[in-house]
Amino acid sequence: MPVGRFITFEGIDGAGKSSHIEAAAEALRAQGRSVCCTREPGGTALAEALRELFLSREMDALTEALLVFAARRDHLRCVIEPALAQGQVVLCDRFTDATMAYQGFGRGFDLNVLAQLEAWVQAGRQPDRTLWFDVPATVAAARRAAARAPDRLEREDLAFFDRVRAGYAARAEAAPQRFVTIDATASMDAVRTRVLATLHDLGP
Ligand SMILES: Nc1ncnc2c1ncn2[C@@H]1O[C@H](COP(=O)(O)OP(=O)(O)OP(=O)(O)O)[C@@H](O)[C@H]1O
Ligand SMILES: Cc1cn([C@H]2C[C@H](O)[C@@H](COP(=O)(O)O)O2)c(=O)[nH]c1=O
Repeated sequence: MPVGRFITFEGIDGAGKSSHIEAAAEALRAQGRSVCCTREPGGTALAEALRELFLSREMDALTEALLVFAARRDHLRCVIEPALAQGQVVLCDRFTDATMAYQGFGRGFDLNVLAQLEAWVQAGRQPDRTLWFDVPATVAAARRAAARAPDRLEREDLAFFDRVRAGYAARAEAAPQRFVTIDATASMDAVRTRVLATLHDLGP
């Protein structure tokens, strides 16, 4: 049986990551892989219900962190771990790097507390590879404005998204063996080519 692989897609809102997950899944399926596409917060009925609250209700940074980790626990237990145990490739739209970037760097919440929650919830599980779609906050804001009405997080100002982006940069610098940085200011086709190239060497 193939070894399961856990691949996460990260970036500030509007960076373009969601646009490329399905193409990545198709390319992997064409290689004979079984693929599970999922997202955070979300991926289970409970976690999707928490997502709805998270994106719509006002709350402080600790409540945000507790909600995303509660959703993550259910998601790991019910979807991610079983899929990896079956040898599937799990493509996940956001994971704990988002918590560190948004709640940690964006909100200024204590990174050590987040790391403790991470240890409790994940029991050592980490992504095998993380594709970080990097764009300036101004570019992402223009893409979002052209695409949809903003949710609670997307109503934050450019300074917030600058801090979140800096958070992703810090995470990428701290774990260069796991992170692949994608220049997401490039055209859709160029980004897609780069994404597919990063998924060619996933191993057996
Ligand atoms: N490389 C690109 N060039 C121009 N427009 C793009 C590019 N990538 C994505 N877009 C457009 O930007 C918008 C946001 O893309 P997408 O929803 O994939 O971003 P996202 O990073 O998943 O955002 P979120 O995390 O908030 O859901 C969409 O309208 C999409 O068509
Ligand atoms: C996992 C996670 C997510 N967020 C934020 C990031 C986005 O603003 C939304 C999710 O919406 P998307 O359209 O699916 O990107 O939630 C967060 O703040 N912390 C997290 O851990």
